Amino acid sequence: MMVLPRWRWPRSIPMPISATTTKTSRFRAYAIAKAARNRKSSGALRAIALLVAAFAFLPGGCASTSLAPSVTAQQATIERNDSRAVGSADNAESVGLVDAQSLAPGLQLDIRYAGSDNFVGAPIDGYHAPRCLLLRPAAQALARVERDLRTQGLRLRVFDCYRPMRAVRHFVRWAADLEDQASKPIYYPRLDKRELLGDYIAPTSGHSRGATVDLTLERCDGATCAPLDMGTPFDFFDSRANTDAADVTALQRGNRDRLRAAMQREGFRNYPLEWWHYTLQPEPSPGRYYDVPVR
Ligand SMILES: C[C@@H](N)C(=O)N[C@H](C)C(=O)O
Ligand SMILES: [Zn+2]
Repeated sequence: MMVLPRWRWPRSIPMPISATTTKTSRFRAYAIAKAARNRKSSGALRAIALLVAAFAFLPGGCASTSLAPSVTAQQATIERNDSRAVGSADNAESVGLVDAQSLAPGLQLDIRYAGSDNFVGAPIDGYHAPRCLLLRPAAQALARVERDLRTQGLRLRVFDCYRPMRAVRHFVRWAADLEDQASKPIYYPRLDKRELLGDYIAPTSGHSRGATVDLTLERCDGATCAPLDMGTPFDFFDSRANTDAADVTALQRGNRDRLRAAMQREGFRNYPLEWWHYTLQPEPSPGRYYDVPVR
């Protein structure tokens, strides 16, 4: 039976002020709580911030039920976004996407959605080759990160780059199929599948704008490379994957910080719920979603 998962407000659509939703409110609350923790704020301010954060992290978030539009609205969102995609182009280069590995030959590619080693358990629509395509400014910035890390004996292992919109639709279909729980033990053991869409899998993903990348660090000794321990694998949908999660070891924290520092130096910003997800700021093409296949 296909059941649509709980609807969440898409990041691409401005949200009415009164409409606090799981995604945005959690994100803001997270930032507020973190800022309060880092700053030497007064006890009262800190208590308020932590209360806001705790409320936002309650299952179901704040006002999502009163907002919850129908399935048709979710479909409309997807279609509206489709109309912003770059028309009939089916050639990535013609829309300005470049092969990041051609600028940074040292990038290690482990493009999970081009094969079956991912949470869906099958190759994802739109991925016909294991390539890392990005808009040129993002690819250039990633190449600078890679050069910088190489001097420290480290390499970047890339899991995903530009993601065609048809791939995102494949994820949404997978998320709606609640009978398929095959990957739960490995990818979301502590979450209900209905919780994934929104926080951990975006129904309208920044990856489709061509300046977002999922990646990790690895240390190489000659030709042998081993990924650094980040506390969770890639695409482990769980609060332990939140970049500043408290329940990781000092070593894992250090590795996450090292990746974040290297990426930030070249203008990439981390998504706090996933230690592996980075977007170049400012985005080269912030309002544009692409749907050309990766070939
Ligand atoms: C699915 C995961 N790799 C990811 O990229 N998640 C973010 C939220 C996204 O889908 O944009
Ligand atoms: Zn990502």
